[in-house]
Amino acid sequence: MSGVLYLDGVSVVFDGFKALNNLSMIIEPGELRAIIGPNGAGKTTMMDIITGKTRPTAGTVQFADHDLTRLDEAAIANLGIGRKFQKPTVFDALTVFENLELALKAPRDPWSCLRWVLGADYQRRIEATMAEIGLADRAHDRAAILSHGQRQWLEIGMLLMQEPQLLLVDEPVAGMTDQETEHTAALLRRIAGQRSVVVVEHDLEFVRALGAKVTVMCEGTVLSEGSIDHVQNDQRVIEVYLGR
Ligand SMILES: Nc1ncnc2c1ncn2[C@@H]1O[C@H](COP(=O)(O)OP(=O)(O)OP(=O)(O)O)[C@@H](O)[C@H]1O
Repeated sequence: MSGVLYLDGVSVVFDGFKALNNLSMIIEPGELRAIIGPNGAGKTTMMDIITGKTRPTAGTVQFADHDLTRLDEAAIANLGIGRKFQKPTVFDALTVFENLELALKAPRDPWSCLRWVLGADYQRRIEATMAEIGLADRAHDRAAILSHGQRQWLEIGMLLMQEPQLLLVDEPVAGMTDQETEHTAALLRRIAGQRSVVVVEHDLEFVRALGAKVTVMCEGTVLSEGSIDHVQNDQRVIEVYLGR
């Protein structure tokens, strides 16, 4: 089970501009959380802080009692924090199975090579992941011929092979068909629970389908938090985001 992600009073200043301004947030173990907010609200910067890409100017960032502000990106990844960027980075020339196999081989700890010897276990894990992401029948197809949505799911699968405790997902449904969007919501709902999943997304239909608590960010801090119905009816949210 994953640990608590704890951000308290986090600020980031770029050349005098506060990209994050006293941001506080708690993501519970196994929680699925949606983050929405206008362009420039600081959503990407928040992800950058969690993964160690950007250092906070002030504040506390902890995951499972580890102080993330003291760790570099590799150490944070090794703690089990995975990030999916908007653009998938799957290997076109490799099959679905091979992409997942490659993700598995990327060592997370010194024991991973040793564990690799236990091949049958890994074969089962790859098969389970292919079933989870809905690509079991595409195992031997090259990634190049997958649809946009399927490539996104494959990348989520590659991250799952690394057994993350916390998964950060950036705009997963941009460019997807309605059906792919529904599939993605169901996938993220399923994979949360065993790990925490934080999803940044602008598509509010998709956010509703996630059925998760929503955090609305604006000007580097939390503007509103609660169910999708709660935030959609919050006058401040309507003014700065929804009403525009
Ligand atoms: N490295 C940087 N140097 C200077 N300013 C930056 C840097 N990174 C981000 N910013 C600024 O910080 C603010 C927050 O940006 P951020 O990308 O986190 O917002 P966002 O909520 O992810 O927006 P979007 O929805 O458009 O992706 C923006 O005004 C951006 O221009």
